[in-house]
Amino acid sequence: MGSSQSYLTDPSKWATPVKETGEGGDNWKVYDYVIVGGGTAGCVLASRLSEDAGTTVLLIEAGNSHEKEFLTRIPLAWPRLLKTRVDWDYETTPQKHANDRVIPIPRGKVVGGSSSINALLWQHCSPEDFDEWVKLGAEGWSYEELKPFILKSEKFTPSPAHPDVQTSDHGSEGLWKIGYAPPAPIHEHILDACEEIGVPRIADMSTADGPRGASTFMSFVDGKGGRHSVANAYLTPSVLARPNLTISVNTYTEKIIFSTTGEDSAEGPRAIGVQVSQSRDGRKWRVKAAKEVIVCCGTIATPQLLLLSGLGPSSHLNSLSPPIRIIKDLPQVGLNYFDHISAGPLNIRAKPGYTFDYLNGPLSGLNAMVKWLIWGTGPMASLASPGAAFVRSDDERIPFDGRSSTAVDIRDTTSGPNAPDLEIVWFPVAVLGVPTPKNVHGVSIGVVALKPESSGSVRLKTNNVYDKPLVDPDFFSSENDLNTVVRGVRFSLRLARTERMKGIFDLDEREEDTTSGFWPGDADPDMITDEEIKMFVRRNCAAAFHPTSTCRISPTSDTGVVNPTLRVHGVKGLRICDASVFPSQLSGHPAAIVVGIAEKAADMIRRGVYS
Ligand SMILES: Cc1cc2nc3c(=O)[nH]c(=O)nc-3n(C[C@H](O)[C@H](O)[C@H](O)COP(=O)(O)OP(=O)(O)OC[C@H]3O[C@@H](n4cnc5c(N)ncnc54)[C@H](O)[C@@H]3O)c2cc1C
Repeated sequence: MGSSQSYLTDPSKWATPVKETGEGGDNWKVYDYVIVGGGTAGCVLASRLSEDAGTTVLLIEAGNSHEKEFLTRIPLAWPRLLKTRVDWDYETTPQKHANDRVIPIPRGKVVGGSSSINALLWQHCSPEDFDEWVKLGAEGWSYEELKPFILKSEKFTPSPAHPDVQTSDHGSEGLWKIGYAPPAPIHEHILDACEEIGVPRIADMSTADGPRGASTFMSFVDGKGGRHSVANAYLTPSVLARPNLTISVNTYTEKIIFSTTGEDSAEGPRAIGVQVSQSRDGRKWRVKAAKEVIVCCGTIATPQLLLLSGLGPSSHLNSLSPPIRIIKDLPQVGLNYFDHISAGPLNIRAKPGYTFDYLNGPLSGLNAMVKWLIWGTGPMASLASPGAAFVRSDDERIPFDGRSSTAVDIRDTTSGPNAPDLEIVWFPVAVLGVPTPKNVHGVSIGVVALKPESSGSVRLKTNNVYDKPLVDPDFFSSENDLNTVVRGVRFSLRLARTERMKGIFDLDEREEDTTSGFWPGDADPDMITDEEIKMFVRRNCAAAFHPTSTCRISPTSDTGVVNPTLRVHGVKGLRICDASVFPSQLSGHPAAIVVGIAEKAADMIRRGVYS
């Protein structure tokens, strides 16, 4: 643990107040690099750039220090962090293709960002995803080129329970502790059931062979059974003690400041600093960046900050009241919002003894908590989703269809022939809403479309950073995405009826109530129709919390926002580094990749790579 003194809350210690009369005076406090957003990518950059004692770095985070947020430490407790003060708690606009529902989008608002509140699932995704990035113009971002930086971040601890994992596929000298957490008893049975219906077990989903198959997730749980967020990993006490690193918390960056008033100047705009505040009407402060401003606010808040600063489509900036002064017309800012779409919790009844539902009982929950506090073991140190199957919806060896399905052709949206477009992920609890019913046991299966065609946007609602932006993923605007999910749901129903799960799952063959929390989990995959599955999906679909690409890497400003060195097109002194720069969506969980990108960015910046 570092010292809370390392996280400054009082801007007078690190910034310059804006004068009542205007724009802040000339003597702003100056740092070589001003990093905005102390999240997953921001923590890596702050740590790596400040390794050079001659370089000064300021990291500005809107949320609190992770050290003050105890619940973030408990791996199994992450769902309890949602809608609390460590969550930005965004939501979508009403989704036309999902019964006009408004769907929650959590994002971490705390040092470590979303890595401090996420589900702790760790993987490299599919190597072909990165080859797709190169095809889209992201030169230098192939798997071969990014992998050394992912490995650089890893401090992998092998597990005797997973003897087939090759240590040569992982890094051992990095800062981020990666390993295995103990799974719920039902997990191994489900892996066997996957094999029974044509999905082979694989030892490790993070190798050059890609993730296709069924496997156990690796995770970032430390030796004490606690979350090892990127903040824990990269902002160690010795890093926090560096005199050249300043970290401020509970401070919103309101806008980026430029040296020029508009794009008409010959030089073009240059980012020279940022303006911050701690409340909507509170005092404003400024800091100067001698070298660069690096924005790491994530897929939603990064385009929000760019738009607030006058970087974005001129039509949108002009439509606000009052209009925002245009610094640079960048038509792609906030577009290409891609998130993985989940069918919503598909609950399957189970017999007692296999799942974690028993923790809902007050005494068992307390016992588990005490065990975790004393020894760092027990269910609280487990993942809420111990494993998944990554599959292709066109894999003929897998029984996706049933007698009742309408055989629709699904377009191949994958990044390559060995990459998946569906994730079937299991949670060893029935997800039935609050309050959780007593004495109910089950598994909740998430069916996730990994390469959706549906994409949307982030737009400003007002020109104030304290107002959440409008986020419209436009889920299921492509019917292809819905058809892909239908296949995954039917696969899950077949999984429930495998020989392996007999006596473990407890299906109610007579269940016909389509409003029951266990519908369509009990349904027969050969009887339920595509339309019935679609009805379920529209009613229950959820974001899988992996939005990307709103400031994507692309060779020109007509197709993206940053160039392959992560510099904003046509603007000097400004880089972006977070999930918003992904050229396209990944077919897997993105946190490890965000860290790899930040490691590579730090390397480029330290080597002075500009074009
Ligand atoms: C609930 C949840 C579960 C997830 N589960 C997994 C998982 O199991 N595995 C996986 O790989 N991925 C998972 N993800 C996704 C993954 O965590 C994110 O994609 C990744 O962490 C994003 O990193 P980032 O650096 O882009 O943004 P973030 O880590 O979100 O960082 C952005 C930071 O910027 C700060 N910020 C924003 N606006 C401002 C401002 N104006 N001024 C100052 N600071 C600001 C934020 O507070 C935040 O700290 C999950 C995400 C969530 C939310």
